[in-house]
Amino acid sequence: MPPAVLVSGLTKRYGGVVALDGASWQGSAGAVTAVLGPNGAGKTTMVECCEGLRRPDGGEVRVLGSDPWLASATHRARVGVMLQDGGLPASARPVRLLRHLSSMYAAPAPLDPLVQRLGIDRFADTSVRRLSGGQRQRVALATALVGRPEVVFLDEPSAGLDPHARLDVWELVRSLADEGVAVVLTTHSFEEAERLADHVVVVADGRVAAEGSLAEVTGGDRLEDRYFALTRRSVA
Ligand SMILES: Nc1ncnc2c1ncn2[C@@H]1O[C@H](COP(=O)(O)OP(=O)(O)OP(=O)(O)O)[C@@H](O)[C@H]1O
Repeated sequence: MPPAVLVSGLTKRYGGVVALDGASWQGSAGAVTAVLGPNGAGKTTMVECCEGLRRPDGGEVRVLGSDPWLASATHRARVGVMLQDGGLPASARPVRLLRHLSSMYAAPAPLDPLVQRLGIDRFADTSVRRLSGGQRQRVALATALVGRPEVVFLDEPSAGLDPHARLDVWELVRSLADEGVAVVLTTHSFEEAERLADHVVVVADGRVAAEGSLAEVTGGDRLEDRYFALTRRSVA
């Protein structure tokens, strides 16, 4: 079976800035792939290429066997996306927004359990503009999951969450993978990667500096120590 996510020799420039310089890695169904790397390493650009939001300059990206840049609406409905800034409409109320999104899918996830699991019921009628950063983050995560996707891309899903909410998100992400979903998340948290990831991708200067299971990447060291050894020279 082809991997759920395939990135091979991916390159992307913004004018004179080389954001991706031949990155290659794979993500599997039923596994959490954590992408780590310093600010500016190219993580968001890489994930946006996988989401079909950016067109690569070179190399290959396949998600569920399709080129995401050219993918059909049917393909997009199989892929969940949580963007770093949420991208939520400011005047929307969380549960109404989720109900609306849910109605666009042929086989959406049951909404009430998702809403309760992420604690969204506690601020169901507050407009997005009045939500705290962490509350907004939870709504953004729910929007990525409402269509019952086979692959989800989560850009820093637990950034800014309090410890309880972080645990809730980790449990939810783990259960998604256990149900067979391919989860790809970016993170700056070693704890998050160590607790959650079946597969770790360390990006530095637009290239993959290491990829594999946690044990393969760390070689028995702490992830933090290995990460610093892999990325030290790439930090400006
Ligand atoms: N739209 C853009 N126009 C110009 N340069 C960009 C654009 N988006 C990203 N870049 C540059 O590309 C490089 C990679 O950025 P990217 O956002 O992919 O990194 P990242 O690893 O996600 O960083 P962070 O951890 O800060 O989110 C950086 O040098 C950034 O300044």
